[in-house]
Amino acid sequence: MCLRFHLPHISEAAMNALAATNRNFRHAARILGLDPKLEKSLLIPFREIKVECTIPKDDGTLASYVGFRVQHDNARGPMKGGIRYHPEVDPDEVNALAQLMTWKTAVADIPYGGAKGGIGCNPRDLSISELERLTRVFTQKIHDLIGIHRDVPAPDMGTNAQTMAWILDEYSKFHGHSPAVVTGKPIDLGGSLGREAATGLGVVFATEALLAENGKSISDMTFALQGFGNVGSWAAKFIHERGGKVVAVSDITGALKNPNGIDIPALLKYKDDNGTLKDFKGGDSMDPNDLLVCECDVLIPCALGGVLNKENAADVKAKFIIEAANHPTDPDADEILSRKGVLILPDIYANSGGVTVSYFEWVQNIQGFMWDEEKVNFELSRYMRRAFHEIKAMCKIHDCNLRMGAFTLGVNRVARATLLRGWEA
Ligand SMILES: NC(=O)C1=CN([C@@H]2O[C@H](COP(=O)(O)OP(=O)(O)OC[C@H]3O[C@@H](n4cnc5c(N)ncnc54)[C@H](O)[C@@H]3O)[C@@H](O)[C@H]2O)C=CC1
Ligand SMILES: O=C(O)CCC(=O)C(=O)O
Repeated sequence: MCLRFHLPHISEAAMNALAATNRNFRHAARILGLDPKLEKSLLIPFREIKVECTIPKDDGTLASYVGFRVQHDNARGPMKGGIRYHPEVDPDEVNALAQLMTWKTAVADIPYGGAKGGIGCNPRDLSISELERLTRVFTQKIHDLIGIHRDVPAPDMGTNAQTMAWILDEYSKFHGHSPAVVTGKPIDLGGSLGREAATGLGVVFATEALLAENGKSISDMTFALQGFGNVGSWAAKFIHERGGKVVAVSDITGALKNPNGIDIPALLKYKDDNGTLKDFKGGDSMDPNDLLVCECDVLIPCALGGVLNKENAADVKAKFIIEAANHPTDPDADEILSRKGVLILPDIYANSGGVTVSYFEWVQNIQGFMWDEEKVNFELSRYMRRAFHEIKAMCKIHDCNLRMGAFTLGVNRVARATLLRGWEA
């Protein structure tokens, strides 16, 4: 079996994550009846940082990259959010992702605001030492603007625990040893047990809550996952362990399907050994564009934003969509899918397990005390269940769908904190 090399098509409109995020926020603000001045102030980011990062490459030539950190809001606490390394990182997208973090931390009810960062680069084309130099230069440019009680980065697409270790080390040269300045770092440097798996595990807790409410369980369902990195691979593992049948998966190199269920432990081992799904023998290759519209009960996008759009939404077969990726569904797709009766669990809730365990990591660092993994996972399941019921309560009060239930829950909490703090100079 050989995997094909087509990438899923993403329309230009679908790419504009900022317009879509602003639209969802405004809709929630209207439902809540927010004062238009407060609405405007919540929309404008607290601070947008754009820095040039030039590094010597291994061959001695120079390469320049643009790095971003958008700090959206800090009414409820230090700003929090990942750093993404991806060729398509752009200011609008980082802005949208930072705003989503503000609503996400509020939905999870953890004492943070929202931020997001990124560098426009392809990490697959950089050696480990080039990645290290790039991360250190970026940290040198932003070290004065992040901090334990100011803005706390974490991993996102294209970054990992090692990236956080370099940020921690570079930051500590300026400010002294500061493990709590980043989360998602290696355990040996004060990382939390369970953080690496947390987003995928949170996705599965969220899926269980939604399915239970609809009289179903993971073991009754078939699943398709787009993306098999941190989030997708852990989500697939936990789904498989609960008896769910994963019938299609993809990564940047291609997609495979097996209607009898893919052997997930074998695929995880294959990916560990080879770094990719390419040439795995336990299924048939499929066009990656078809993954999103394949026969399955539950579709879990775990890669890029904007992948569900007006070009493919009508063809989606899944009855449930769990947004493990950030902003995978654009507003056109939202409307089409909702008309089809597809239930969508929105990103600001579905993938909040990662930032929730980041919060536990930060708390452990500040307390200088380490929790065991059982406690981390127990607390994570408690936070995920609580948020699900609070979202459902908002859906009932405002007669709205799950996305607006989550947005109204998050926006209302941030608005209340902002009003309580006041504006007087
Ligand atoms: N890592 C975390 O804790 C969190 C991540 N997320 C979101 O989850 C998504 C995935 O993040 P990670 O798993 O951390 O990233 P990652 O870098 O570990 O993995 C990304 C995966 O997506 C695949 N991919 C990239 N482009 C693709 C394409 N065009 N088609 C199919 N697959 C493609 C890659 O091959 C890889 O398997 C992102 O949207 C991220 O913002 C959300 C919350 C927390
Ligand atoms: O763990 C964190 O602080 C942030 C994770 C993140 O970037 C996200 O939830 O999108």
